[in-house]
Amino acid sequence: MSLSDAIPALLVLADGTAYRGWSFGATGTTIGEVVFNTGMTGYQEVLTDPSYCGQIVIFTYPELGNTGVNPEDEESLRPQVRGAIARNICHKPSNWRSTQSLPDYLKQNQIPGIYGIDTRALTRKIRMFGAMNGGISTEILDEAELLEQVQAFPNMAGLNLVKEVSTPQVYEWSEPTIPEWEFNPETTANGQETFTVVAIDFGVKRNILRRLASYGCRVIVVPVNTPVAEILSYNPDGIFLSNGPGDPSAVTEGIETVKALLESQKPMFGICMGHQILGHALGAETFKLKFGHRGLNQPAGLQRRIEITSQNHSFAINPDTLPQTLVEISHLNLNDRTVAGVRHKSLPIFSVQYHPEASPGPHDADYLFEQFVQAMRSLRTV
Ligand SMILES: N[C@@H](CCC(=O)O)C(=O)O
Repeated sequence: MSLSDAIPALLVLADGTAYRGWSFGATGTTIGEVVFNTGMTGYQEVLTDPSYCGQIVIFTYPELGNTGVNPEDEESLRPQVRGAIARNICHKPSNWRSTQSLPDYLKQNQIPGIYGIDTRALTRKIRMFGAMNGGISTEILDEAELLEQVQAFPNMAGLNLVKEVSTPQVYEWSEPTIPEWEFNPETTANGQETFTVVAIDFGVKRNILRRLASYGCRVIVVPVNTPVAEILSYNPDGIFLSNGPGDPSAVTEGIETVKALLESQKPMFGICMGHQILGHALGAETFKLKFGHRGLNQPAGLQRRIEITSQNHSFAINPDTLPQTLVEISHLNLNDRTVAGVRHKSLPIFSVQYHPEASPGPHDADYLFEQFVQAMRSLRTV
């Protein structure tokens, strides 16, 4: 594509800052919360992660699209972001798995993007002033006009976006990580045991379901509004609380369900939104971070054990509100010492703010799936 074919696009932030660049993907206008992701790989997984629903993602890695897209790397049915912002775009991908270029893929899925942006300056701005709403447009090129639309848009705090991404119907997942990609074959392939896990779908990533299946789980994925009695009617060995978009405190139906499920004393494992919902169900509160954590090298741990983790979140549990008689903090984010994991003191219930399934990211925290299965196994044999 030559520069003369490039379609001009405008990016305006809610504080009035404007950046001009060129369009990639779909044309039109899109508005969402502008956040940045510092990962150097995995743009397709980020774009299709339901936790990004409602957000426009700045990719700090300077060129996007080099390896194209492929059907296996989809983390859900479609791209979930509202838009994408890049320094530069690759129109001719080169990778043996690629089936389509990134710009064509986003165009086909009606997701607008803007490139030619100084993403370093933009990211510094968000770091300094916090995540804020923004709009990308190829049809409104007047800054004041686009700003008016951006400022009229609701803020992420208080938004329940789970309804937009949770499965409408119950389904079962039993597909593990394929053997060529399995990085922990000794532990995952140990025997014929099967555990039934009900996963409450706040916007689950497929790789979480794959990792659970790799460790021998038959996963029944249920919509967020599934009644407790129905969840228990599957006679699960354990309950899984998934990741998901938006403000956890607004997902009141999920919080009430988890509160009631705690009484069953079954093993429970939560990831990201699932961790925050578990926190609320235990009586804690969450708050919105200034610009969140999004990237593949966030250190988490306590004392001597440190994991390098994949993260993507805006909200975090307020440690002062955690009921200390019931739970303890198992992990801290070592960049800012926010809560990165909690563990129940007497029940097999735990959760992490980060993404042990990676996809994209390092596998340091995969052991948490094993711990969940171990908790289910030990209850089975007593
Ligand atoms: N939406 C929540 C959780 C994200 C996730 O589950 O990945 C947040 O931004 O904090």
